[in-house]
Amino acid sequence: RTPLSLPYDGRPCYEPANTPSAELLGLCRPSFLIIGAGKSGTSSLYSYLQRHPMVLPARSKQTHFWRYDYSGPGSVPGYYGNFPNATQLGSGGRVTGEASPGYLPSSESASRTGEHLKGVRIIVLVRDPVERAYSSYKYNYVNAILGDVRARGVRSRRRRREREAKVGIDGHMEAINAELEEVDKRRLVTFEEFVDAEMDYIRKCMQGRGGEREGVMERCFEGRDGEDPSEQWKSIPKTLVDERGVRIDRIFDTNGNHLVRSMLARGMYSSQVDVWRRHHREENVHVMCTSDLDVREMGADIVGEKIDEVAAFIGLEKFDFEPAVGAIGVLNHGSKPGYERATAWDEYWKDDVDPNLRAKIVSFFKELEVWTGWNEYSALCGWSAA
Ligand SMILES: Nc1ncnc2c1ncn2[C@@H]1O[C@H](COP(=O)(O)OS(=O)(=O)O)[C@@H](OP(=O)(O)O)[C@H]1O
Repeated sequence: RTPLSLPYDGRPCYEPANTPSAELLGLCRPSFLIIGAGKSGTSSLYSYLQRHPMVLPARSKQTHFWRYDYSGPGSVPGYYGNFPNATQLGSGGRVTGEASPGYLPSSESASRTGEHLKGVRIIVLVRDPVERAYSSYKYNYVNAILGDVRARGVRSRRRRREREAKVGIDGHMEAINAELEEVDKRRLVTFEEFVDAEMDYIRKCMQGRGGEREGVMERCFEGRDGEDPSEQWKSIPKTLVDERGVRIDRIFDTNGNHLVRSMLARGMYSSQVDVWRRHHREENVHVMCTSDLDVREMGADIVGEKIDEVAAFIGLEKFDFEPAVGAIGVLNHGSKPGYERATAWDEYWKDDVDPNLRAKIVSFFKELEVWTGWNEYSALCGWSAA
């Protein structure tokens, strides 16, 4: 284990001797950025790294500054305000960093950080793209809808108290179930419907782009250059008619719509990682498999060693992460609503994607190898082709 030297020669903070402008004095830069992929264990990795004695936490784990809030060099000092200052971090080898999973698909974030944070260590987690997409479906779509329902019912303590006083706990549960039934599950768009629609859209959007990578995600998924990502849902039926002829309106709008529209695209790692490799030196980009974080599969000792490899990449001294990994476990897992018994939600939460659907997605990833890098990453991380 040979740690790399620390970014910024071990002086992440602007001091009188190295500050390019007075307004930066006393502010500190992040030494590492966990840039994604979303739904790939970024929260867990960030928490594990925090246990290293030389790592100090940011005020907020994710800022998404370089993607959404950067508006020229004048906006950068405000960003540094998210991190410990020079008095807190000092120049004794302590580091800080953030984890914003929205950075990976953003070419602009790659170029802006390449310019302002030269030498920062970039950490990318890659997860089996089928599992990643399904996790996004559950979290950004199904859970977002349930979240709305629960916000009106279970989560509202006041309503709960009022109801319980009137009808007791059983009556309260009945009322909640009635609310859940309001969201007839036929109203939910299925994972397969979204996936089919997105595959068609990606094929169309990638057509004629050759090996072009920079900005492809922005063009296809943020509606630049006349592309319209909302096009992809046009083919999904907006309404269904049940056996009694009653119209069922399906639910499309959630606050994570842009994420639901790029469930597959965000797993097309090769094009995204290459953009980061181009704006940061190759040796400053570290790719790690989500499966190497999985304490349930690998055990805390092995995962601890994998985290220590990341620590060495950041430039930190050896540390035993095993106890931290064991204690923290797996973050952001599931968010199961807990009402499966009363309703049929579990149908939407089963942990495995149907094998036929998986095969269809994998073959799509192979077809678009130049953007997905399926062969390279499946070999690296051991993802099954079946
Ligand atoms: N240590 C470890 N090992 C393996 N898998 C893990 C780990 N930690 C989190 N996870 C799974 O990653 C999913 C959450 O990822 P993120 O924390 O990146 O989500 S987010 O983008 O910040 O919302 C979420 O996936 P799903 O459960 O499939 O939804 C987590 O279960």
